[in-house]
Amino acid sequence: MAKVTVVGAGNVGATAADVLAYREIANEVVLVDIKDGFAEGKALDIWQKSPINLYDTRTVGSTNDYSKTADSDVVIITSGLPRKPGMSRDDLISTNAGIVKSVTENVIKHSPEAIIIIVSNPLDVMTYQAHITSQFPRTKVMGMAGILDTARYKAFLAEALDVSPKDIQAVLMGGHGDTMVPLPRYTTVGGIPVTELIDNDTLEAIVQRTKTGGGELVKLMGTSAWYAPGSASAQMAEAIIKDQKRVFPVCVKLEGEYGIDNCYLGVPVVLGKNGIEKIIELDLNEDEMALLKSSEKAVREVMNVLDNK
Ligand SMILES: NC(=O)c1ccc[n+]([C@@H]2O[C@H](COP(=O)([O-])OP(=O)(O)OC[C@H]3O[C@@H](n4cnc5c(N)ncnc54)[C@H](O)[C@@H]3O)[C@@H](O)[C@H]2O)c1
Ligand SMILES: O=C(O)C[C@H](O)C(=O)O
Repeated sequence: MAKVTVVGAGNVGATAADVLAYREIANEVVLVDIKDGFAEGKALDIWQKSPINLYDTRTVGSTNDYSKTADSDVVIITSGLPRKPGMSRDDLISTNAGIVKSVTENVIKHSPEAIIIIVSNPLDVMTYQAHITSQFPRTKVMGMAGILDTARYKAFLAEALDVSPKDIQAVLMGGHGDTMVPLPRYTTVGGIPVTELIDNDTLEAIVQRTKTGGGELVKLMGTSAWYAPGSASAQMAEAIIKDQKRVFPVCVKLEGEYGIDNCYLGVPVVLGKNGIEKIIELDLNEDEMALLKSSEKAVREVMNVLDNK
């Protein structure tokens, strides 16, 4: 019996809850929101879809009553403001840090054993906030961004090469901002190195588009993305609940890995029932390491803002 709580029943949270339900990843999904009746309504709508899409996951909504979330195995935190055109993710810190702090306090009161997945932005620093507040070990507080950013990179490549996205394997590292580090050297298409199939200029353009992929959608829609982020969050919960030992890029506290200490960054990990079960250390070349260090610098600047609040 797996129970997942999703805090924030907005675009990303409701999408994650829907995927968790219709794919029967959890037996019970509790949606929580601060807006009166909002989570209850979304949960009811998802439940009423069950006879159509044929699933039996129970979905329950709650307006800020965390007693309903008790003993969740996994908690996905999506509460907070999304950015608008012209904003960076870091501009959200002053509002979202307070929201993530209070939500985390409520979550851990009722689910002291849960594994927490942060989605709210600025992602790496909100994961840091949840870690400070919960005092949970680093294996149990993580951020979702790498699966999404890698998915964007794979989708752009699949389009350029006119191949199935299913056949693209890739890894991307660093913070969830414009300094993220897609890694063409670790990108393959049906086992073939991508560099054998695509010219350098096209590949470089795809890498650049990936880095600003979130902003591209914000410009188009006036708010940020939700289908891919919601699915990516549910995929992380699935790996944990089913102890799948999936290898994903996940935001985690580094404690010396890659020569980086006490910083939250996306790196490849093994995800299973204990949360982050292993951090995989790639043998990065000099250029890749320089990119990772510049991403670290960008994330640290925002971590410092939080430390000085
Ligand atoms: N990590 C990622 O890759 C990624 C991807 C997409 C969005 N995001 C971030 O996720 C967050 C949510 O995005 P969205 O599009 O779903 O926004 P949204 O506005 O649609 O939903 C956010 C919800 O949070 C709720 N909320 C606010 N304060 C709350 C509180 N204290 N307790 C409970 N609920 C509260 C709001 O009422 C709202 O329903 C944003 O910060 C966004 O930047 C991150
Ligand atoms: O871009 C955003 O603000 C939301 C999210 O981080 C994304 O990458 O879609």
